[in-house]
Amino acid sequence: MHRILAINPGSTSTKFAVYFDDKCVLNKTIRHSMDELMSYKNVVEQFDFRKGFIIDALVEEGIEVDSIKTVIGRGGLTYPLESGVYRVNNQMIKHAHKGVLGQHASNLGPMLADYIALQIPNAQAFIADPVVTDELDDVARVAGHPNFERVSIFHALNQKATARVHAQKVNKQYETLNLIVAHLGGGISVGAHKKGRVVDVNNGFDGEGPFSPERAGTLPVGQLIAACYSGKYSEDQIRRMVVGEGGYVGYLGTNSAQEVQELAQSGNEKAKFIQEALFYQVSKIIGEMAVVLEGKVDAILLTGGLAYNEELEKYIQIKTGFIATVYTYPGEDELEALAMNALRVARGEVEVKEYQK
Ligand SMILES: Nc1ncnc2c1ncn2[C@@H]1O[C@H](COP(=O)(O)OP(=O)(O)O)[C@@H](O)[C@H]1O
Ligand SMILES: CCCC(=O)OP(=O)(O)O
Repeated sequence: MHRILAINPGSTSTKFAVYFDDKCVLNKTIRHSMDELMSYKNVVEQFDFRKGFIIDALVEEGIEVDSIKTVIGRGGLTYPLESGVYRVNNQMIKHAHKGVLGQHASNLGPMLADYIALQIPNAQAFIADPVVTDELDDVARVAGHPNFERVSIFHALNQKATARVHAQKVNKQYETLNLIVAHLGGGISVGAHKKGRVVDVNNGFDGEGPFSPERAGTLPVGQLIAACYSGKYSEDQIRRMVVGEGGYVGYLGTNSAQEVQELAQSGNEKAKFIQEALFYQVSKIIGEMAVVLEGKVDAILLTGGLAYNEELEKYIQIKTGFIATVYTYPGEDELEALAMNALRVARGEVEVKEYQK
């Protein structure tokens, strides 16, 4: 039997699970409040804090740690990679630690997997479909000025896992379908999946696409430049407007889409208006991705926490239903996706790639 530990550090939570082959025997989500996380200067400083929860839970639940031989983490903001499973190596750790493409909780994925695997005799550490998974068509990389280039940063793990679940549901291979997949969580990314490759997607981390519960998405660039040079804000304050204090947090003071939904339903006009603006922006980018796929779209898939909201589904159906049928896969199962990738490795069904950057 293969025993697997899967670790998913998110912007507001640490999620982890233990699988015995394909059977989940432990699944935990520890939510971290804004106040808790704000007390750390950066993501890397949260390493011990997050690691503590995992080790404590394994001990409390009576899981024999030494029996785990595969530890797999969510891959972070290292240099771009093609989709797949990667062995954690020193270079990957160095780049995740430095945050070569930015600071995000997922940078702790390879670091935590590596640390825990090193404590266990003969255990190995991996990541799969990291947030820097890059399958963009070259034309999609052009930003508009030679000093800038678009980069692929998105919820690759959940977008691809959801796309595969859908393919199975309709008895097709993922690699034969054209899909638009919208991950609607703390961050939002919408990808054009062309026969198994994400040929275009908004950077769901900083500064592209729809606003989200805690991110600003695309901002009017002239106004942003003016704010940067106004002398009113530090770099850190501007960065926080884009990630952490943008979107619902900025307009309504909460990163909970559920709370916004409840406020809107109870007649709060501002919440209703801002919620509609988010739905509108998500619908608009689905239209963009339909153009990328030249209108040949087999299905539009909505996933992530916000996809539980039936109003969102109805709205997107009205705006984009002319493109393709809209299917909803609420929530995310990134831990299962990680664990199944690890199982395929343990069974020798998948080739493990090396991070060489
Ligand atoms: N039942 C629900 N209805 C509406 N929104 C929800 C529901 N459950 C979770 N959410 C919202 O989804 C967001 C988190 O989504 P999730 O996909 O878990 O995020 P992340 O991208 O951080 O993993 C939060 O804003 C949360 O309020
Ligand atoms: C870094 C891109 C992935 C992302 O935004 O994840 P969360 O929504 O979990 O923060």
